[in-house]
This record gives sequence, C-alpha cells and structure tokens, in this order.
Amino acid sequence: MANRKPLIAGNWKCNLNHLEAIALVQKIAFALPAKYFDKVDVTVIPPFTDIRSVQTVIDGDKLLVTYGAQDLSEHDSGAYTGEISGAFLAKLGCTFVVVGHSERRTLHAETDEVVLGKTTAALRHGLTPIVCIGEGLEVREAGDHVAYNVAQLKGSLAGLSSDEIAKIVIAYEPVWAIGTGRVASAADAQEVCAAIRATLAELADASVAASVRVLYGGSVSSKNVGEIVGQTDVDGALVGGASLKSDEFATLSAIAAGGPLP
Ligand SMILES: O=C(CO)COP(=O)(O)O
Repeated sequence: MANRKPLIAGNWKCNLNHLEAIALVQKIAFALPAKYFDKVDVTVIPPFTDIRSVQTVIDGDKLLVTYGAQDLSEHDSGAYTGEISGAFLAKLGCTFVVVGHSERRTLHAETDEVVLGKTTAALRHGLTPIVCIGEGLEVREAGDHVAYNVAQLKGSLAGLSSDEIAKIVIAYEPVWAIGTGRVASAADAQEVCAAIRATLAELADASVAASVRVLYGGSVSSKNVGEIVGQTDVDGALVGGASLKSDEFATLSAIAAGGPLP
C-alpha cells in the first residue's frame, strides 16, 4: 500500500437514527484508542439526518474519527427539492462524501455524467469525494470487468485536472459482492485497483496516481480485511454491513492499521 495511509470508511446506508448514531460513534471511538489513528484514517458515513448529532459528539469528545455523507447535490442551492448541497455538508464539518455508489447508480439512475457533476460539487466545497465504481455480475462473468471499471472511472472523472484528481478517493465495489457475503478475492480486488491506478496515471500523472487512495468495498469484514488491504494497490475499505457493529468495525480498522487488535 506504499506510503498511502489506509482509510476505513463505514457506509451506514439507510440505517440508524440520530440517537443510534451517537451511541455507535461513541462505542467505535471507545474501542479504538488514539494510537490507531496514526496508522489508519477511520470515518463514518451516516444518513444525512444523523450528521449534526455525529458532529456534536465527535467535536464535544474530541474524537479522532471523521465523518461524511452518502451523497450530495450537483447544485449548490436553488429550487431542487430534497437535494442536499455540498455547502451544507462542508458547514457541518464533513470530511468525505460518497459519490456514485452503485445503489445510487442503479436505484436512482445516476450516470457517469451525474457522478462527475457531484464529484465537482464536492471538490468545490472542500469535501473529499469517495467516487465509487464497480461492475455487475454479468460483466464479471464475461471477463470484461477491467475494461468496464476503467471506462466508468474515465466517465466519472472526465475533464478533471490533475490537482482535482489528487484530492479524490476511489472505491472499487463490485456490485455482486455488495451485501451478498460474496467477497472478491484479494487478487480480484488487486487486479481492478491496479487498473484504476494505471488509469489515474493516464488521467493525471504518475505521482498523483501514486498518492490517491483506492479502496475496495463489498462484504468486507474483520475476517478478510487484512488480506485485502495487504494488496499493493488497495488502500483501505468501504464497509457496509460490518460498519454497523462497533466491535467488528473497530477490529477491522485495527487490522487495517496493522494491529494490535483492540
Ligand atoms: O456497499 C458497500 C459499502 O459502500 C458494501 O456493503 P457491504 O459491506 O454490506 O457488502
């Protein structure tokens, strides 16, 4: 994983109200003493309605966990009912924002063009976008997964400058591995993450490509995270189900930090 600090991001999806969120953040922080944060960045990505409460507990208790949002609008303000501006997220102290998660691409018909608009909006407000890409099962079975992910990455980052690309995190999440318990092998993750890095070198340059964090996501748990983040081009994980359990999430974060177990 070269000199890149691993990042473990817990995507809570549509789970936990703001009271449950406070309890989970406190438990995660309690299980992960300060020494781990020199070696791993840990962030939680709760629903929008939890963010203010999460901010209050993290700021109040001076916790080292950061937080972010699961989506944002392409627009900064205006007549866009139901949309959340990146400006609002920045004001709430968010560090990260997930963009183009496969659940949004599929359930909300987000195209690469929309994902690019959201990525640009995140950067405009000083948020770090975690740009998600990943192939479905048919593409994987046809053996077209590398080309598919490279095309999705190029579409999602089209026209961004090297400086902008340097500020992004990429997450490779094969759709067939999300919430299924069917984790990609470490070699599968490495193959696509290496292709992502080679594409970043093409879109920006070699030094930017060497600095950008590329995460794997899809059924990550404390049982498989060690092998996955041990791959040369995998710099952490975007974790769904396992991020809702404090002990499990703390354990897998500690493994990504290189131990010891909490
Ligand atoms: O979609 C994911 C994270 O964004 C992965 O979810 P699971 O870890 O539940 O498979």
